[in-house]
Amino acid sequence: MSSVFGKPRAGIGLQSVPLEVNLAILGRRGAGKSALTVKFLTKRFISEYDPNLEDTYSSEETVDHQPVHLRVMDTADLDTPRNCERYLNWAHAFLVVYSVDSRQSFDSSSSYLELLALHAKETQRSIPALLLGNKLDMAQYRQVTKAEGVALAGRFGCLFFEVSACLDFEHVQHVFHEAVREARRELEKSPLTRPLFISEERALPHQAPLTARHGLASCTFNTLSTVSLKEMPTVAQAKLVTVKSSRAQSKRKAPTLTLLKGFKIF
Ligand SMILES: Nc1nc2c(ncn2[C@@H]2O[C@H](COP(=O)(O)OP(=O)(O)OP(=O)(O)O)[C@@H](O)[C@H]2O)c(=O)[nH]1
Repeated sequence: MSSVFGKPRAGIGLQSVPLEVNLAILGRRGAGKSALTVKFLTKRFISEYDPNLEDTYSSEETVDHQPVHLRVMDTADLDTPRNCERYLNWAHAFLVVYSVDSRQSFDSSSSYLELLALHAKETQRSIPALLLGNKLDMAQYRQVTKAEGVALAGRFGCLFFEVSACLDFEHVQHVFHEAVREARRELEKSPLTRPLFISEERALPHQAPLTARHGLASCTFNTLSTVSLKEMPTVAQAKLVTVKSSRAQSKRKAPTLTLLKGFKIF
């Protein structure tokens, strides 16, 4: 029986086994990737952060009555895609973020979508991506119209939302859950082609640079493992952070907040 989201799936007890979904958040520096991630995980808006930190958070979610073990990689690519293999081969779905008040960030989001499209072509699998126009609360300073966002998303066949990390949590949660649904749809279609999970024991096979063949000069591919992820470089210092109570609303739940290193949350 094929699954219908929101309804139990017959036979294999998926209700009790959490689905593992990896999401990567991509976009130009300052677009609001960290703010959206932290909003989703804690319901809070952050004002300060370390832009060089690249964190992967994990959170237990329930999407359409199904338990989901969700990992969210908040990437730190500076202005253009870099060392993309770390997320291209890891994520089941992507959130590509731009800021509605920044034309540059919109142009960057287009580069990210192109990169994902190339990767999909290379690997011959469909890669779910959602395009997000963030900072909707700054709409009076818009440099990118909603119609442009819709058109770009349409060009790449992805879902599109305008959001704000400092407005309502439910909308941000809805977007992340939509990404889980997109990932789940793909996983159900082709469970054997799940992306590699990067672990300490297992290095990824070497791949020739995608960019060399497609002219995305700024994106380089490395062979890496979690160890090298930690060592990764220059712009990004990745670490795994587990958010034990992803729905903490009270400042009294300090243990959750202290796990979010690099952020000042209020
Ligand atoms: N008004 C408003 N400001 C936002 C919103 N989202 C993020 N910001 C602010 O925009 C700035 C950049 O946000 P970040 O979340 O750090 O952006 P980022 O994409 O993670 O940037 P890097 O970490 O440098 O890659 C911060 O000062 C945030 O407080 C939003 O929805 N509305």
